[in-house]
This record gives sequence, structure tokens and C-alpha cells, in this order.
Amino acid sequence: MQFLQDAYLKNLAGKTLTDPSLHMRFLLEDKIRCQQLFHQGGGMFLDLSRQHLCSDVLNILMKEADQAGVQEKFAAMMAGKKVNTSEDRAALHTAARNADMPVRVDGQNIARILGDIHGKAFEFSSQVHDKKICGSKGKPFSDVLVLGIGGSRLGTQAVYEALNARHNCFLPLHFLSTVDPHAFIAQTRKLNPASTLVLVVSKSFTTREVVDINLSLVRNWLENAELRPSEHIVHITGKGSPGDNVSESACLRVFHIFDFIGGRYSVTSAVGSLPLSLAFGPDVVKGLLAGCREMDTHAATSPADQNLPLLAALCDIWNGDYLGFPAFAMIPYAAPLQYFPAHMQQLYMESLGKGLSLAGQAIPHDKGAMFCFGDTGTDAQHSFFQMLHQGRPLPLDLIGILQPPPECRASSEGSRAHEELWTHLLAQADAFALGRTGGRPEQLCPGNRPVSIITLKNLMAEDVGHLLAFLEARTVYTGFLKNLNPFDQFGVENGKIMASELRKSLSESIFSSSGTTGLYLKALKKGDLSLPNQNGTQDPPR
Ligand SMILES: O=P(O)(O)OC[C@H]1O[C@H](O)[C@H](O)[C@@H](O)[C@@H]1O
Repeated sequence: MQFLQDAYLKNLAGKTLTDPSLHMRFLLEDKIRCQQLFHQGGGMFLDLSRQHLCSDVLNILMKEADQAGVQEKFAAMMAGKKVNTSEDRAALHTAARNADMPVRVDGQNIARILGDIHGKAFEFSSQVHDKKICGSKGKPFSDVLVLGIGGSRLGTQAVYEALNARHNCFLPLHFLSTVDPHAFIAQTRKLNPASTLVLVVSKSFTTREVVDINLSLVRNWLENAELRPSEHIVHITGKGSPGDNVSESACLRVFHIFDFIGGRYSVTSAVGSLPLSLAFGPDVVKGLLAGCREMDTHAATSPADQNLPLLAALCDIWNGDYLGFPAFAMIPYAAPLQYFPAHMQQLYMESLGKGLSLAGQAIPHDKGAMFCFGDTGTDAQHSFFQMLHQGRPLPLDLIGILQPPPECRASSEGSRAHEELWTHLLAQADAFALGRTGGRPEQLCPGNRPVSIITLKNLMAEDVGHLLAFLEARTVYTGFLKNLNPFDQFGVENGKIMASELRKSLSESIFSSSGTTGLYLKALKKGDLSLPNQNGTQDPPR
């Protein structure tokens, strides 16, 4: 760390990190430094000039990346090497968008198989749009209800909302993930079962919320409307899972996904290509895949000093491991990107939140990956930005879209709204960097807070693909730089094991679970929560 900090200081004339002349206020006056930290590639822009970075530090970080062979690892991942070592699997989300580039795993051309599944998804969607496939009472489908959780929901929802801004939607998607019955009621209340197509998205087809509880609720809902569920339900699931090879009475069609694409990386597999082509048609999905492909190629082939996802990953390592920031926030100044922070949260934290390195060494907490959270701008300005301006500092990613929506261009009011949005983005970037001096003491803002500005040219399918693949590649590169496996998620299993034990206790009315858990289990049976008295027995409910 000292080594890197020294390089930072040397580059900036031997000051200490807290030296006032190292304040972003002065760094931003250095035009050459700003140019060196402004990058374009893979269809988008990355401005790191408001980071505590200089070319010396970047050079050292890039040298580390080179020594760790991260670009070779990235190429090996794309070529089908089993980089997910703990599960002995390849990690081939990139092959899902490049059917023409053969990738062989265990003797099979995976890219072709994935491309063929996209083809089947497109054909199915077209048949639904053409009313050749209808509900069991002959009603054309008007809505799609997507059951899925985690990686089987977040990415698709993020991309769906983003694509909805500029593309015509034929069939709206509605997402049901949590097991909370309120969510089921809220989603189905607005739907007509006779014209609802249900997609059950679960790679394992063992996720209780999805395939046990919510699917049962949905089947009942369809049956109560005197419909045949098998003509309304489609499975998107792992080959060989309990949802595969089911009888005709279970569902209309099965689309396959594979264990070499993890849930959080799966938007461009059938997990996303079927619902998104039902919503927008195959051409829009092809545009999304093309955008991802452009960024994948950029991520795999550009030299480190021009490679946007790698530079972003190095900046994350610098902020988290060296400067000690515990978290970063992602703030899209674009309402259609509202679910991207949640998608990134899973992508980043599930991929990088690990306890052991690939060498089997414990990763100290202060060297673990940063937490990730976020919300859209300008809303975030009116909720948690206060703390970031004057309380604990955190790095931020501000995302902007260069082109306004076409409807805006027709009116001066519309253009004004788009310009106002960008004004806020830039004002915040500068306010975090420059701070505020003068005025009363409580008005002081220290500034010097790191900000990256990520700019997409537009919000067409290709642009959304650029962003999606950029975030994936940034996460993978960070994992490789940290020498951990960004493709497994064994931590999640523990909660599932606990839940199955508690489920058993509940069904057998055994209330002796640890701590206060037994109290809650009993309350669930009785419908009331009574606290234990001093003797350890429970008072009757009042
Ligand atoms: O697709 P499924 O098998 O239903 O899994 C859904 C999700 O649940 C798991 O618990 C994992 O944490 C996620 O990575 C996964 O995407």
C-alpha cells in the first residue's frame, strides 16, 4: 500500500495524502491528468479524472494486473477454460452472445448450442406475437408473469426497464420473486389469468420461493379461472433439473440454461432472451447481444490502459484495498436504469464477497470487495447524498445517457429536462470533488470525494448491452485481480440449510429452536407473539 501511495504522492510532488494541495480541486486543474484519465471504448465512456488517481498509480496497478495475468485469465474464461474451479465449471456468459465464435467445453460447441436456444426463444416469441400460441381458452397472451429470484430475475428486470425506454413493448413483463404473499396478490391483481403467460425461471428448479410456493400459487390462480396451467406455463431451467423432462401436463415448453453460466451472469442466456423477446421482439434482443459482444471484445482484446472494465476494476481495487473505502454507490441519472444498482449489487457482492482466495488464504475483511448500493439520480440527491457530502465519504459511479429520448427533441421543455438532468449529474460530480468553502462552519463540504462518470451514447438495446457487459467484465476482472473465484456463491447455501431445518420444526410444531427463534415459530402457529415472562414461560397472548 505504502508503495502505491508513494507513487501517488511522487507523481503529485511528494505531498502527503492529506495535503491540501492534493485536493481534487487542484487535481482537476491539471488538464493533462484529466485527459489521461478519460477513456472511450466498447461503445461507452469512462471518466476517472475525479478519482484519487494519477498515471503513476495506474501504471503500477496495471503492472500488478499484468503480473497476475488477468487478461490471459479473461481470454481463458471466454475460451471455455474451467475458471470456476470450486465447482469445476467454465464461466461462459460471453458465449451466449457470440454464436459464431465456437467455444468447446467437453467436446461440445457451447456457443452454437446457446445460439440455437436463442433461435428457439425468438421463434416461440414470434408465435405468441402472431397469436399462434394462445392461452387455454384461446385468448391471445397480453402479459407475461416472470417467476424467478436473484440472478433469475434482477438482470432481466434491469434490462427490461432499460429497453422499455426506447423500444416498443408488445407484451409487458411482471416480476414475482419473493415468497411474500403480498407480492403474489399485488402482481396477479392487475392481470387477467386467461391472457397471462407464465415463465418459471430457475436454473436449479429447487429454489423454494419460485418452484414450490409461487408456482403453486400461480397454478391455483390459473385453475381457479378454469384454465389449464400447462398451456400457460413455460420453464426456463437447467438441463436435467427437476423442471426439465416434465410431462406435458406440467408446462407448454422447456428452454434450457446451463451450469456454465451463473445466475447473476445469465441475462443473455434464455433467462433473459425469452422474456425480453416476448416483450420487445427478437431484433431488440439481437441488438442487446450485439452490444454485449462489442464490450466483450473490447474487454478481452484492448490493452490495459484503454480497457474500460479493467480500468474500472483497478480503480475499485485502489479505492477499496488501498484507500480503504468500504462501499461504493452506483447512481444512474436515467430512470430506465433504475434496477441496475440492484443488479450490480448482486453481481458484485455475490461474485466478490468471498472469504478465501484461490490460494486458500483467508481474505481479511478490509481487503474484501466493497459493498455496492445505489439509486437513481436525481432522487438519490434528495435522500442519502447529504451523508456523502458531509459525512463518511464513499466513491460514486454516476451514469449518464448522452442522447435525450427522441420525444424530448421535439419540444424545448423536453430538451430542458434532459439538460437539467445532466446539469445535476455534473453539479454533483463537481460538488463531491470540489466541496464548498466559506459560509458558516456547518455549510462546509470537504469535497475530495471520488467520482467516476460512466456515459452511454444512447439507451438503445446496443447501449444497454454495452453497460451490462461492462459491469460483468468489471466484476470478473476485480475477482481475478483479487485472486478469488467470482463464479461460485457457497455462502448463500447456509441460509437455505437453516430454512429447511426451521421448516421441519414448524411442520412438526417443535419450538425449541435457538435464541428467540422458537418464539416466532410458535407465534406463526398461534397468530400472536407473546413474550416469555421472568420464569421463562410465555404469558398468554393479550
Ligand atoms: O435460478 P435458481 O436456481 O432458482 O437460483 C436463483 C438464485 O438463487 C441462489 O440462491 C443464488 O444466490 C443466486 O445466484 C441464484 O441466481
